[in-house]
Parts: sequence; C-alpha cells; structure tokens
Amino acid sequence: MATANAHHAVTDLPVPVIDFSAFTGGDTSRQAETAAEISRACREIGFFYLKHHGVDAALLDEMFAASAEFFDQPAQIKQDVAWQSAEENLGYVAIGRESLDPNQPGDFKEAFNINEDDAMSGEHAQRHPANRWPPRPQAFRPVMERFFHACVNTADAVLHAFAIALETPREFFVEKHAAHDHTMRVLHYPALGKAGQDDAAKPRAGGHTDYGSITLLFQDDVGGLEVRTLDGEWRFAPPIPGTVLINTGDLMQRWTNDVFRSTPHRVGASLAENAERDRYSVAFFCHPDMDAEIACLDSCHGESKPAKYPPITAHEHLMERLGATYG
Ligand SMILES: O=C(O)CCC(=O)C(=O)O
Ligand SMILES: [Fe+2]
Repeated sequence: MATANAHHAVTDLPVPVIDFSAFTGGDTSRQAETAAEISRACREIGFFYLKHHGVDAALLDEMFAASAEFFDQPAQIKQDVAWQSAEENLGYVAIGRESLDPNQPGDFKEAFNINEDDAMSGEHAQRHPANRWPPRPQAFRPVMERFFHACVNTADAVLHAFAIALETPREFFVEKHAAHDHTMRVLHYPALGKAGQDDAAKPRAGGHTDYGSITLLFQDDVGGLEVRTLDGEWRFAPPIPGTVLINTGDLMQRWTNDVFRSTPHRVGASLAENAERDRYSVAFFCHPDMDAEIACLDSCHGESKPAKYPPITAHEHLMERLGATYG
C-alpha cells in the first residue's frame, strides 16, 4: 500500500525500533510498557532493534577495529587458532568452512568464536574451555573480553524484560543463564565481486534460524542482513546507528510453545547493495546453562493451547543443532 506519510517509511520496516532506556536507565515505571513492546515484536516477527542498549559506542568502535585487524592477517596466523570441534566451538572458522543453510555451499565469511573462559570469570571457574586467542593484534583479546562483558550486561537486562513479558519472576531467565554459556562470534564477510573474481553470487550467510535463546547482533554500516517475514518475503533489516538488533532463537521459540518466533534470516550476496565492500558484524548468542531444563512456560500454554514440546536440556538442544551446521 502506497503512503504519502513520510513517517511511515520507517515503520514500513517489519522490524520495530524499541527504546530500552527504561531498563538501562532504571526507570521501573516504564518497564512493563517496554516489555510489552518486546513481547509484541517477538510474537510478530522475532526481531527488534534496541536503542539505548547500554553498550558503549567507543567500545563498539574499538571492537570493530580489532576485528578488522585480526582478519586482515595472513591465513597461517588465523589457522593456528582454528576451530576444533562443535563441543568446544571456539576459535577461527575459515571462509567456506560453515554452511548456515546446509543445502547451500559454504558461507563466504570467516569468523572467530569466543566464550567466557576461566580467565574472564573467576566466579564460574572450570566451566568453560580456554579461548583460542591469537598472538596478534595485541588489543584483540582485551577488547573482545570487555565487549563480551558488555554484551552480558545488555543481555541480562533484555532477559529481565523477557521475564516481565512472559509473566515469570523477574530473575527467571537471568538465573537460567547464570553460567554465561554464551558464544560471541566476530564475523568478517570479504568484499564480493571484485574484478576477476567469480564470487558475486556466493551467499555470505545462508538462511537459518539461531539455536539459542536470544541473539544480539551489531553490524557495521554495510548492511545486507535479510529477515524472512511471515508471508515468506525476504526484507532487509538495515543497520540503524546506535541500535543493536535482537532476535529470538529456536530455544526461546520452544520455551514459549511457539508464541515467540525464531525467524529465518541470512546475509545476501548479489542482492545486497554493498556487496563489493567488506562487511563486519558481531553476534552474541545467548544460551541457557547447559544443564538448564527448558520446559514450556506457564504463560504459554493452556486448555486451548497444550504444550507442544517435551522438556529438553539446553545442551541436548545445542548439540542437535550444531551437528546439522557442520555436518
Ligand atoms: O552477520 C550477520 O549480520 C548475521 C550473522 C548471523 O545471523 C549468524 O551468524 O547467526
Ligand atoms: Fe543468525
């Protein structure tokens, strides 16, 4: 439908922009309202942008700078810290190594996976394997560690909002994520379609849903992320300065008895406007504690809507999904 209202150009986006200052600024009187907006977004599209999300803009810049410097190094340096197993899921993943859509050729991207290891958290010592840090660039490790902690803080605040939205005690989801079994993934999508290269049609990241509870996605200004709407159309979810894009994953969909959606998304290649530019992003995948039981939430089932899925542990769920991606 055409509209003359300039205002509408923004709201035509299938993905809403939600102001999170009620949570990051501690204004409890407005928190129920914000939680309701998040609930609506999760039920309708499974994605929302959050502004005033609490991650420092200067830290974000430092993170992207360290990421670019890391990926710009010779292949051997990156291979020395290569990804080893789905169980550990840490370190460098080379271009083409992974297909987020198992029916597609390998994604034209490289990545580096980080978890909260003992050196980062005395509190949960012994729980997580050591990160596979590269020796260079020097700033990479300290910056990524700080960025990881910042993401945990924002994720916990979002999980408070989810608890309110889903009528559970406020700490319910934060307690289910107490061990910080999260994975942070720093991503680089090399420029496509440069003269002499036949790569313009390669997918940067094939269509997929995320495995965990929620994902925080920070993208640079290149764009290319597409989200599949309910009617099966792929729509751009462009970068919006000052926001983080958040989506609900398969585990949250299961937890909520399909009330919240885990929506397919991808990073396009030839379709994307800026495919000839390198693209950088970082995804922070939140995952409940491996031994946490994921059973249908009380607010999501009733006589007319029985629980569809039996309880499962978060670990069982993750292994099922990772097995499909790495084949
Ligand atoms: O890089 C992006 O914008 C999206 C990446 C993504 O969806 C993923 O790694 O799960
Ligand atoms: Fe994803």
